[in-house]
Order: sequence, then C-alpha cells, then structure tokens
Amino acid sequence: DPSRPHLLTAAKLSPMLMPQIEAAFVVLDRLHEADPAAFAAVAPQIRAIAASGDSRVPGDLIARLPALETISVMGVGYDGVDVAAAKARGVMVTHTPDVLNDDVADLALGLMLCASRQLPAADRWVRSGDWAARGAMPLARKMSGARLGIVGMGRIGQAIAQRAVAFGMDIAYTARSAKPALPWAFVPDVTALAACSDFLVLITPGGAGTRHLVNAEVLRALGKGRGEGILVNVARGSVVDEVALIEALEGGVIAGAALDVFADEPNVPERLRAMPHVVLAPHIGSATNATRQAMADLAADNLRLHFAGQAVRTPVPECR
Ligand SMILES: O=C(O)C(=O)[C@@H](O)[C@H](O)[C@H](O)CO
Repeated sequence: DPSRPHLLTAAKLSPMLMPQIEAAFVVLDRLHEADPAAFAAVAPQIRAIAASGDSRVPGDLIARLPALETISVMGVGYDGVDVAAAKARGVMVTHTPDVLNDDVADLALGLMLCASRQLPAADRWVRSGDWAARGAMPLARKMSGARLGIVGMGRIGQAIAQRAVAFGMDIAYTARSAKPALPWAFVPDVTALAACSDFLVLITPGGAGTRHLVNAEVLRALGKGRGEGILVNVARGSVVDEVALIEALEGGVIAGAALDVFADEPNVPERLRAMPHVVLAPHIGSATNATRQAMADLAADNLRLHFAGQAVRTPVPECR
C-alpha cells in the first residue's frame, strides 16, 4: 500500500508497539543492521524511526535518511538519540514521559527497601535453610526517618519524594536548578548532597551532561568515612562511574547499592554480581503490563498524529 510510510525500527521493540506500527507503516525491522545493502536501497523512502529508550539513533544514521520526518521513542529517556542532528534537519523527536512515573518511583522505593532491609538476602536466607541452621539474619538498616538525597527533580524525582514523605524521610535534592515551589531542600551539588544523605537516589537523564556524575569523590562523601550510605540508580548506567562504584562497594566505602541500570546492559560485571548485599535488577523501571501498554500507545499515537499532520502529544523538550 503506497500510502503507508516506511518506518525503520532502531531496536527490538515491545510486542505492545509492533502491531500498532505494522498496521500503519511499511516496517523495516532493524534493516540497517540486518542487511545494509537492502537498507541503502530503501533508505531514501524512510520517513520515520521507532526506537526504545535505550536504543541508539546516531547522527550518521539520521544523515542517511533524507526523507526522515520523525523519531518516536518508546521511553522517557532518549539519550541514545542525536537530538541535535535531528533538530538540524527539522526532524521531530518524541518520547513517552509521565505514563511511567509511578512504576519507576515505586521501583526506586522498592530498591531502597531491598538494600536497607536486605530483602533479597533474606529470601535466600530462608530458601537456603540458613534460618533453621544458623538462626536469625544479621540486623539491617532502618529506612523510615532516614535522610534521602534525590539527584534529579523532574517528574519521576518528585514522585519518588512524594512516596518518601510517607516513610517520614528527610528529603533533599540536587538538579540543574532549584525548584522553589517544592517543599524539599535544594543542595547545589551532588557531593554536598551525598554528604548529608543516607540514601542517594539517581533519577537524572542520561547522556554527556550527566556522565559519571557519581564518581569516587561522591561515593566517599556518601560513605562519610564510616561505610555508610546506600546508592540507588534508576536513571542510566552512564550516570555512575561503575568501576569506582565497584571499588567503593568492595572496599566498604559505602554500605550498599541497588541498581536497575548499568554501563553496558545487559552485561553486569562479575564483581557486582559477586556481592550478595548489592541488589541488582534488569532495567525493569517501567516493566509492568499497564505501563508498557501506555508507553506503546503513546509512542504509536505520536507517529499517527505526525502523519495525520497534527501536533504530536509528547515532543522531547528540545523539540517543543
Ligand atoms: O523509559 C525509559 O527511558 C527507560 O529506560 C525504560 O522505561 C524503558 O524500559 C527502556 O527505555 C526500554 O524501552
């Protein structure tokens, strides 16, 4: 059907999104990787790209698509997309914010509880028979009433803070700028925030601007010289210097960590996997049926509206 635009997928996309785009587009599923020659032949006709939050859409790919009009990301993060190159070509980039705030914030609180109360280890303590054989588990750390430092105070950061209020936590945050309308203390830099926090939760965008924002110095501040502090990352692996984190954990500089994202997903360093007190999750921040369906519907909506000549629902901030 000549009226259906050609769309390239930049990654293996959700089964909740694929049928929606297959119904409206000629879908070229990762053709640029699968068959470069066939891709070169059809490239001049490609008008759209569909991507996930952690897939790559570099400038040189955009440059090879003269008819490209829009890039729809199924994810709130879009650090894999060269937005500057897209904008320079007048290509609209959209993402799927808001619909996943609750799930990512719920997971952040869950990871804080898992790390402080050692829930995965507790589960293992029972399953292994240690409870019967060795008695009670070592005591853990209290979370309620503790000091929470949030790095990134966007929609999800605020959802995390609202949940932490219910735990009676003392909340402070750092971000590119203070948000005077919020009732929580703004701390200008991440090292100072780490120094006054028991839990440091990362929820910033990825990309060059936040690369290795959490480094050995920040981890030392979080540890306070007493092996204190728990790091929680639900942002992007790139935000943390992962080697420095591993060394801080192995050296007892900080008390623990709970991680949903990593530097080279899905490859998680053996040294991290070898530490039983560290909580690990496979990038499941938004991984619920309800939320992924909402993300897929929004990503498909943005494409449909663009090709209907109407305003897209959720352009990335740079394309507003
Ligand atoms: O929204 C994001 O930025 C995410 O990281 C997750 O919600 C997605 O799971 C991931 O992008 C895969 O689509």
